[in-house]
Amino acid sequence: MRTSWADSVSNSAAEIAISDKNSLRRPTRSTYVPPHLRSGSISDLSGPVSGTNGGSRWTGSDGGGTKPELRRQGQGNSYATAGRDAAAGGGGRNNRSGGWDRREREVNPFGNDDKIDDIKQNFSEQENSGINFDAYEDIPVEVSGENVPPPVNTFAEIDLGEILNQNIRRCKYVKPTPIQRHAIPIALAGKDLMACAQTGSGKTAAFCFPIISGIMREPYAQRSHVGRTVYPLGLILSPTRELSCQIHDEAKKFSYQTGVKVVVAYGGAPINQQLRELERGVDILVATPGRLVDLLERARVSLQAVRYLALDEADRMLDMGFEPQIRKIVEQMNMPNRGVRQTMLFSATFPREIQRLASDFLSNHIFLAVGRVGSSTDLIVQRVEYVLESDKRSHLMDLLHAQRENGNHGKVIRDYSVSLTLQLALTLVFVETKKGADSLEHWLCMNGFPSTTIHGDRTQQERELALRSFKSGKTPILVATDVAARGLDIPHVAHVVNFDLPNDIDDYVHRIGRTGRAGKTGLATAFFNESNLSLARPLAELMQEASQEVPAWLTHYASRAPYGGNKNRRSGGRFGGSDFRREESIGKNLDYYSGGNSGNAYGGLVDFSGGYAPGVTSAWD
Ligand SMILES: Nc1ncnc2c1ncn2[C@@H]1O[C@H](COP(=O)(O)OP(=O)(O)OP(=O)(O)O)[C@@H](O)[C@H]1O
Repeated sequence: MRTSWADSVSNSAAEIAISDKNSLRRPTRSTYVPPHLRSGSISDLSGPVSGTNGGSRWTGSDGGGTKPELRRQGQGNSYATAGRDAAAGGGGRNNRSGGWDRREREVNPFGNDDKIDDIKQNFSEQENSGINFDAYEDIPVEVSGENVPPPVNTFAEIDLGEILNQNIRRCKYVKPTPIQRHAIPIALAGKDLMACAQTGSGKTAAFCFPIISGIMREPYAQRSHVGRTVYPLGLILSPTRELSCQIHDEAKKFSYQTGVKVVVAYGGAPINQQLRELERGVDILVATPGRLVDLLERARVSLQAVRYLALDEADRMLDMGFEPQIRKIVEQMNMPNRGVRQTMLFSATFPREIQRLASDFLSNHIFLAVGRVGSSTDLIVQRVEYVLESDKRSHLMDLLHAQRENGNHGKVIRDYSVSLTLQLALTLVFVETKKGADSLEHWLCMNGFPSTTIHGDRTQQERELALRSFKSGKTPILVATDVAARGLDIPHVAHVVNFDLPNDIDDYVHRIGRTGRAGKTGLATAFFNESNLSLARPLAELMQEASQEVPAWLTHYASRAPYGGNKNRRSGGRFGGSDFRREESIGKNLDYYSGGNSGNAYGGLVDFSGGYAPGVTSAWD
């Protein structure tokens, strides 16, 4: 098992934290002037995405603790001066003409963790605090597309601006994760991006940072309101309500004191409350597709000003269930065309067919695959046990009793090193049906294991309550359908049990990815029987790729089984980690993506990890 970089980060964060409560004070007020306070016309809402291509628009952003002089290129007017003017109530639309008042008190999303001494420390100082990122040095990376910007090694190298850098430090992110190292420079260069990276590897920040930073640089004054319609500049779509809420919470932390306003809209919650929130202003709207369509049809949101579109869990968003809604949102609702807006698609899995479909929404995009895509991380110990349908409950009970007898469940996971984690080890149990979830939860509770459940038949209030109760450890077992399979970042999930295995190996990848996140370790147990035969082969291959022990009986089933588990994978089971354009060009004997680009060292198929030269097949081919 690899040393966990995230555990190291947690430790180092604890080390650098200054315990003296007296040292807590609010950081100095931002000197950033939000888009609507800057001079400039809103007339050109249909113009190309700007402010992202070419060189930095920030000066003095050194990643250190000093206040940068935030001066927009080509303008004599410094942001700092304008900010003071705005704060003094002079000029700007926030108190005059229909904009919103950004001076309203912003709740500190970091709460008591907002220790100024941590924040002041710059990234390079933090890097000296013994964090070991070696485990990620040899991670395979595949990039294809034209003029790919090189990756960075530190946040200080990225030109995000000092306020955003401060928030990154507040999040205790010491160093960018591999997907962040590669994706952020690409996104900051204004490129469309299809990015694949393993579960729990920091994709949320990888698309949030460039969007927030881009909006902070927007040269246009934003048309905040026309009547009751709002015009977000950034739109982030995700498949589930809970995930949208989570992205919203994260984005609020990243955008704290930047003046960039993030609002969430999702179904199942009272729309009036969300409308009121929208009326107070929105730069970035995080939404589920259904609720967004509702808002668009009510003309309460217009997508006309959208500069940045991100789809999280993009393969899910573009599969048969969601695709018509996404197509409607992107193609029929006044959103600027591809090439005009910047589009970023992120997921841990990206089947080839979905990649092909996704290219309808992208313009000359860069394909980025970090890690063994569509694969699980080897930080998750995977076990598969043969369990007859009729024995599943008693088998689960045995597992839970064994965990309990271990004293603290943390022992299940070998290198858990954060003391809190040792007290709190949560178990997430996936089942196939909503009824099955309720019934199993009831049975577990009856047998002395406090549990709760999350699925589509529960009200949103019940779902949120269940999640809170699980996170807090009050009910340390959550029985869930696939509604909890994607994206949710729940700390201390030590064990994922696939009580019922899914039909699709990608769903398995996402489910087990609820543990072993951000470099931490985790355990995943699957109950397999004759009803899962179609999954035998992809499961065996996945486990093998992740250096897991594959039981002999599973290998036997795999050798007999037809290739199943994912309609979109190519045979051989190499998990969709390659750019489909490249595969197709190779199929046609074209060398389109290897070295055909002019004048850029990073064009074509690029390997930043030292493994493959341009044009040479990658680890996934
Ligand atoms: N640079 C970083 N340093 C330390 N922790 C980080 C960093 N970036 C992100 N994290 C943390 O890693 C965890 C996982 O991040 P995130 O939820 O974005 O993963 P993901 O790749 O989107 O996962 P999934 O595929 O399951 O959606 C989060 O708790 C996040 O705060």
